[in-house]
Amino acid sequence: RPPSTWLAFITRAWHSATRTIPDKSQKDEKGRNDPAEQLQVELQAQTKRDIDDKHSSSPSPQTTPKASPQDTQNAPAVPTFTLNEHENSDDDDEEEEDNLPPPSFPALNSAQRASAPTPSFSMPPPTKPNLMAPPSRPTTSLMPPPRVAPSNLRALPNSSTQSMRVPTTGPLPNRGPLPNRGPPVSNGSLALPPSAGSTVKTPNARGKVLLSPGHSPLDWANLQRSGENLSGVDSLVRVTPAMLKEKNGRKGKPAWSSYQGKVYNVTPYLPFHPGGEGELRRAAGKDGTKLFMEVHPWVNWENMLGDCMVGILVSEEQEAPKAAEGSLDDMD
Ligand code: HEM
Repeated sequence: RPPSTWLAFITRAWHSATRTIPDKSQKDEKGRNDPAEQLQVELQAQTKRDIDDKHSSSPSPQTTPKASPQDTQNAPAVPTFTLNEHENSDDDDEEEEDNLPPPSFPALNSAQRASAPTPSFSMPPPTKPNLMAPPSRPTTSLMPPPRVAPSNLRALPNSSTQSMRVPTTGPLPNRGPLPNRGPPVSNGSLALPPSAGSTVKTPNARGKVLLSPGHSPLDWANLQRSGENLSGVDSLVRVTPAMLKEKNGRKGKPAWSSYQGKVYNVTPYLPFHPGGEGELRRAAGKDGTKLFMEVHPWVNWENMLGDCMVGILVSEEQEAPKAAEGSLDDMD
C-alpha cells in the first residue's frame, strides 16, 4: 500500500477495533451519545467520506481505498509537513502523541485540510517556531522597566521643590504679602516709601541663625498672647528722634526702632529674631524700615511686634508744643 493510505487504514482499523456497542446509559435525554463518542463517529464518517470522494473515480469498487498515481505524488508532502511540525515541538509531546491513536482533525487527507491556506508547500515549516518566539521576549525583557523607573522617579520631586520654597522658621501669620505682590498693606497711614519696592533683594536663608531653645517663632507668639507688657511703657508715647536715638539697646537701655512711623521696643524680641540679635540691633535707636525692607519685606512686623509698640515717631517741632502733655492716650 502507498504511504498516503497508511493513516487512513490505521484509523479505520483502530475504529473498528475500539468500536463498542452503544451503551444507552451514556446517552443523554435526546438519545445522543456523549460528546467524545459523537466526535469519534463524526471523525470516522468524515474520514470515510474523504476516502470515498478520492476514489469515486476508481475503475473498480474496492472496500480498501487505494491512492491514485496523482495522490502518490502529492500525498507524501502532507505527512512530511505534519511530521516536521511535530519534530519541532517539545520532546514531551512525542511520547504523548504516540499514545494518541485518533487522527488529527481535520484528517490529514481531508478536503478541509487540503483547501486550508496554512499548509502551503511553499511555506517552510520552521517559520512557525520563529513566529512563536517574539511574544516571549517582551514579557521578560520589556516588562520590568516601566514598572520601576520613570513613574516613580517623576513622583518624587520633594527635594527640589523644598529647596525652592521661601525659607521660614515661623508660622504663616508672621508673613506679609509676597514680594511680587506688592508691599505689605496694613492701613492707609503706613504706606511704603516709593523707593522701597525697587530696592528689594532676593530673599535667602543664609542670614538665619540657630535660635536658642524656647525662642522659636511659636514661643514668641505664645509670649505675645500671654499678656505680658512687652513695650515697657504704660501708654503709647510720642517719640522724637532724640528719644529714639537714646534707646539704642546699649548699657542696659532698651532697644527701640521705628518702622514706618511706629516705634517698637524690640528688646524682648532680640533672642527670637531669626536673623540674629546683631542684625536686629543694627536698627536700634533709629528707623529700621530701610534695613527691614532690604532683607525681608514679606515679614509682617506689625503682627509680630504688636505688643511691643511704644508709640509713634514725631518730629522735634511737632513734639515741642505738646511736651507738657507727654501722653498719647487719645490716639487709640
Ligand atoms: C523688628 C523688626 C524685625 C522683625 C519683626 C524681623 C523678623 C524676621 C523674621 C520673621 C525673619 C525670618 C524670615 C523668614 O523666615 O522668611 C527674619 C529674618 C531675618 N532678619 Fe529680621 N526682623 C526684623 C528686623 C530686622 C532688621 C532691622 C534686620 C537687619 C538689619 C533684619 C535681618 C534679618 C535677617 C538677616 C534675617 C535672616 C535672613 C532671611 O530670613 O531672609 N531683621 N527677621
